[in-house]
Amino acid sequence: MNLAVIGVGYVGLVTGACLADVGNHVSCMDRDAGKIARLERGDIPIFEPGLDEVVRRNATGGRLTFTTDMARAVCDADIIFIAVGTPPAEDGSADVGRVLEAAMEAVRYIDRDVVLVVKSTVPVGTCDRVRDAVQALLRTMRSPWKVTVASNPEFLKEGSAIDDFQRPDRIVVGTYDTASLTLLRALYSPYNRNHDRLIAMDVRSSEFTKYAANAMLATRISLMNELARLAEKVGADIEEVRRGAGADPRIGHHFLYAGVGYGGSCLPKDVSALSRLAADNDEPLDLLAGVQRVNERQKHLLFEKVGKVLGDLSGRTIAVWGLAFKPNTDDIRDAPSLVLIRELLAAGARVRAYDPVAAPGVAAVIKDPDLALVGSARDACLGADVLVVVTEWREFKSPDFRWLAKTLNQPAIFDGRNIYDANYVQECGLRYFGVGRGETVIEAAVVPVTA
Ligand SMILES: NC(=O)c1ccc[n+]([C@@H]2O[C@H](COP(=O)([O-])OP(=O)(O)OC[C@H]3O[C@@H](n4cnc5c(N)ncnc54)[C@H](O)[C@@H]3O)[C@@H](O)[C@H]2O)c1
Ligand SMILES: O=c1ccn([C@@H]2O[C@H](COP(=O)(O)OP(=O)(O)O[C@H]3O[C@H](CO)[C@@H](O)[C@H](O)[C@H]3O)[C@@H](O)[C@H]2O)c(=O)[nH]1
Repeated sequence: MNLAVIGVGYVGLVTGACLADVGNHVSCMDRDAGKIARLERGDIPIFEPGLDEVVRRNATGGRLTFTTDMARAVCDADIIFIAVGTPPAEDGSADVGRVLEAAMEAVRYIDRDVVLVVKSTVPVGTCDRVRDAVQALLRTMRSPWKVTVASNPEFLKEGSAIDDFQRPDRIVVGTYDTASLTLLRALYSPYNRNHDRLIAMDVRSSEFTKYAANAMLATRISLMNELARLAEKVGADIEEVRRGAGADPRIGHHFLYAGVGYGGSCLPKDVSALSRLAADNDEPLDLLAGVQRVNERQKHLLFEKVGKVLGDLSGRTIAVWGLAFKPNTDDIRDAPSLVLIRELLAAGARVRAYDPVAAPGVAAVIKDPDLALVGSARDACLGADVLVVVTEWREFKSPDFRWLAKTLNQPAIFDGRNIYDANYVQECGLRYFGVGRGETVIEAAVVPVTA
């Protein structure tokens, strides 16, 4: 099929590249000329494992092209995907201005009947708005063409986006008519061969499904983070609790990790947009208000813990491992690391931070002579008092603890992701502070039992 994708961010570029990879001809359009110029040179503007290979393969083959010219992008297209951003507005709602803008601009240049697919995450009712605006435009233009709007929210995760797209748990499609459902079913058939993963529904339910899924994920994390705080107070270890509770298949082990709060471009903004939608409909979601409060508080946890141990932070040097909001991405949108670093700097500390890919993003938003973004995990620890682990990149999982114990001035690790074996870390000569696993619990665990 001939496809156009409007917006080549994390979702648009992955969608375009993967759909080209199964044989479609895809024209990707973005209004950011710099991004398009880089893509035309074969330079991928974001870090997403495996993406460069899929983009290059298909760009070289001529099935994947990039342009800033909407007319070029949509000519010949049977399906147009809208994958532009829907950032939070001041009142917490999702700003769908770009979606409407992109849809209207695309429709001006169509040269056949098309299905216009909204892939961006949008509040319930947005596709109706797009449909009405587009129909009005077509009438004004006296266009001979028919445009059918459909909803097809995306569920990929950054860091595993290619795999998520190519092996989806589900493909949610909301349509107003059966013809566009048939077309989308055909488009997604390469991913749907043995198990029918396509879940067809009405448009409003499809829009809602995306928010419901992210709200449930966020709730799970906030509940674990709240339980972690209590565990620490009452002398339990949240890691043991997680293993025990997660063994119940109704609960499951996935997405049950206490940490430093959820970040990224989706969970925070989508929970806030859903809360806004609920308030606007006189159906406030009390539970989600708590989920958001717990998450905001959790982002300060590491700073509080470091302060409790070191006291006055002025003149101290803190090593920070991990800046991206999660491993395997360069995305720092709403990253807990930014909250920690800003608090440390405001308290007069110096920060030496390392991340395998996300440092340039942080350099662009925090410009402070007391923040050094260094080239390796070890380098971050040189001259530092303590080490704080914010993002669980693979390369941080098995450090040389004895070297750390010799190098850090006040040998202590603050493990914001509970990735280390607390007993072993302590045996190597470091104090250990995790999330929901107080130091006292760990010490108690190594006291030999006397008969
Ligand atoms: N990032 C994710 O993991 C993820 C996953 C699922 C869903 N989503 C949703 O998908 C949407 C896109 O997210 P993203 O992270 O890819 O965003 P992004 O910010 O990475 O990319 C959006 C792109 O759209 C372009 N753009 C904006 N307005 C435009 C216009 N009028 N015409 C052409 N281009 C325009 C921007 O220049 C940018 O390159 C959002 O609604 C988001 O909530 C994101
Ligand atoms: O047990 C867990 C799992 C995740 N996180 C944190 O939660 C945030 C979000 O992680 P994740 O969901 O893996 O990443 P995203 O790429 O933001 O993906 C979410 O948001 C996307 C955009 O809507 C959806 O498509 C995905 O399905 C949904 O998982 C990160 O800060 C993680 O560190 C935890 O603290 N504990």
